[in-house]
Amino acid sequence: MNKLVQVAGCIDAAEADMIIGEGADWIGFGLRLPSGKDDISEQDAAAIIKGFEPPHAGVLISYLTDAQEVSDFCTQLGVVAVQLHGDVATDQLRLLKELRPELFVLKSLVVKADNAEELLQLVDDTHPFVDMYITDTFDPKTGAKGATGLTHDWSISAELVRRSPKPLMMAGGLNPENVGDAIRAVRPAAVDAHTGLEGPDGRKDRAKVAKFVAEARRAFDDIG
Ligand SMILES: O=C(O)c1ccccc1NCC(=O)[C@H](O)[C@H](O)COP(=O)(O)O
Repeated sequence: MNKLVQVAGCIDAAEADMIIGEGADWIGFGLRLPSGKDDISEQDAAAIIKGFEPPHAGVLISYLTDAQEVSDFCTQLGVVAVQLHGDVATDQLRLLKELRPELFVLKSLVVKADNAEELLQLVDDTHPFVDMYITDTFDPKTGAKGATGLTHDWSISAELVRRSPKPLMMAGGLNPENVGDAIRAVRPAAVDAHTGLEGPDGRKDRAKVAKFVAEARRAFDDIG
């Protein structure tokens, strides 16, 4: 799983078609979010996900922390990959792998001002049960752990890439203008963006998605 480009926060089928048409690989659907304000219904997300064919896939972005609940929700949606954004205990990650060995599990590493050591330890503890990590940026003003549109210290992401035995997807404030520099600096296996690809109406902007994908592909080619 390398040189993967993910776009998160899909709102509807037309947006999914546009994102795939512009060359992204995976699309993330944030569901049962802590805000209680999902952008799409579970039924509509499941219908879109059903239509994806490899190499394209729908990814459940979830703050659930119970392995059985995560597994049941993945079955309901028909996803092959889940991005766990909450504080999931290591024993629940282990249990999820036992319950669903075929499910591709991404675990978030939410970068704060002072938690690099904690994240490195999390990688050491959880990597046998995780298929890929995803960095993200904490917003101290709101307490949000995702979709903040904020970048973080890329030297921490780079350290996580070096330490992790599993591949890492880089996210947190990425956009068409900075994704190339981010890939060259951090050398991740994959990238993801959400708010940096939106237009003023809160929907994904075709030109931004196209440029994000093109810049990411160019930078992945550069780093080999
Ligand atoms: O975390 C959320 O609230 C969220 C909601 C809807 C879609 C995705 C969400 N977060 C996880 C992601 O994969 C985001 O793409 C990631 O946080 C990066 O977001 P951004 O900094 O806005 O590019």
